[in-house]
Amino acid sequence: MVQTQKLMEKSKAGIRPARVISKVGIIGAGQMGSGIAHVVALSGYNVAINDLKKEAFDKGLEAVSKNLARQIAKGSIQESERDQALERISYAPNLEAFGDCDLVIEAATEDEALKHKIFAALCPHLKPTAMLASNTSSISITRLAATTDRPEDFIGMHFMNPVPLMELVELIRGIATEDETFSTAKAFVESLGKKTAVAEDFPAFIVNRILLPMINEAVYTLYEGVGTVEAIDKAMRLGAHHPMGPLELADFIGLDTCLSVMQVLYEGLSDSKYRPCPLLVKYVEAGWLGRKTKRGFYDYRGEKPVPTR
Ligand SMILES: CC(=O)CC(=O)SCCNC(=O)CCNC(=O)[C@H](O)C(C)(C)COP(=O)(O)OP(=O)(O)OC[C@H]1O[C@@H](n2cnc3c(N)ncnc32)[C@H](O)[C@@H]1OP(=O)(O)O
Ligand SMILES: NC(=O)C1=CN([C@@H]2O[C@H](COP(=O)(O)OP(=O)(O)OC[C@H]3O[C@@H](n4cnc5c(N)ncnc54)[C@H](OP(=O)(O)O)[C@@H]3O)[C@@H](O)[C@H]2O)C=CC1
Repeated sequence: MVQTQKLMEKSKAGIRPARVISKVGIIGAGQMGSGIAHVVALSGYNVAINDLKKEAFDKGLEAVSKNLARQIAKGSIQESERDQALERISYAPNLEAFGDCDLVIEAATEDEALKHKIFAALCPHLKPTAMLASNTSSISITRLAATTDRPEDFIGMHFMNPVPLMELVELIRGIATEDETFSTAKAFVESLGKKTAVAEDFPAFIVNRILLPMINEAVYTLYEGVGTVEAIDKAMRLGAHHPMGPLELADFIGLDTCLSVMQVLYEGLSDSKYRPCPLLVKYVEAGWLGRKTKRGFYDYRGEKPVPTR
């Protein structure tokens, strides 16, 4: 806390040190954490990833390796770039390992209490100049920042799935986020070859304020018997030119994440139009979370995905 005190004095005196990002920490090695590690390592940064279990890190690294191979096959990167990127990714066995990080990006499960716990445990190990970011899909950046010892250095850095392919990163300032934090975050994201859109800190920001109610409506369409899983996805793929049908996309995102975002919208905006569809709740309660558990609206355990109802 003393170190942070010094930083606060510097900041008050208006001599906020400009920050250089060279070592990045990521918390959560799931589909987003590993996807973020992929693009950050490929862009030349050293990356340390922490997860609850080393197996999760190993699984994430395997996914990164597979997706780098896809990019080699497409000719978008060289083998040497793949090798260098993989060398830059290391496992952080605990949060102490983030002591030399210039930026730590939290990409753990979409659960506010969990994220608060993570930041409370993380901050004492960080250097005074370290920045914090959350990849949250929907949760208040202001509230997450307030649980840390550095709300001025905290920002929402919302990558899109799959991270190596999606160009956009939403940047969301909490009420306390300082200009220098925002400009450093924007420069960092652009150094990854991404484009930014700035959202105000309101529930689910821009992308998920629009996308998740559409996905929830697709689940209602299924729940009320308006169409089958296949008809709903086919209708939106061929009728609205979506690259994936909404139910296939929900399985891709993760039904737990979809439900969490709808709950944030419902509670945050107090409007019944955001109530999560009971069928979505049921799938999550069954542990059918989509691709990551091999079963959601589709069953992924066979050759081809098969609708589960
Ligand atoms: C929930 C939140 O908080 C916010 C969000 O992220 S919302 C979700 C936003 N994401 C979307 O809407 C995704 C919509 N879907 C898509 O864009 C596409 O279906 C997709 C890019 C995911 C897959 O594309 P596709 O053509 O259907 O499948 P596929 O052929 O497997 O992949 C297309 C190309 O991308 C590559 N690719 C796919 N996934 C990849 C990955 N994760 N990493 C690297 N390359 C990948 C493939 O190698 C393939 O390359 P070629 O065609 O050149 O060989
Ligand atoms: N899925 C998507 O399309 C998108 C998701 N996001 C956001 O990104 C974040 C991560 O989502 P996603 O990658 O899909 O989720 P996943 O479930 O794929 O990955 C979350 C990872 O975090 C791990 N984890 C849980 N608690 C801790 C902890 N205390 N310390 C370290 N790791 C922990 C989980 O481990 P375990 O499984 O063992 O609990 C899991 O490996 C969420 O906030 C989500 O809203 C943002 C954009 C898109």
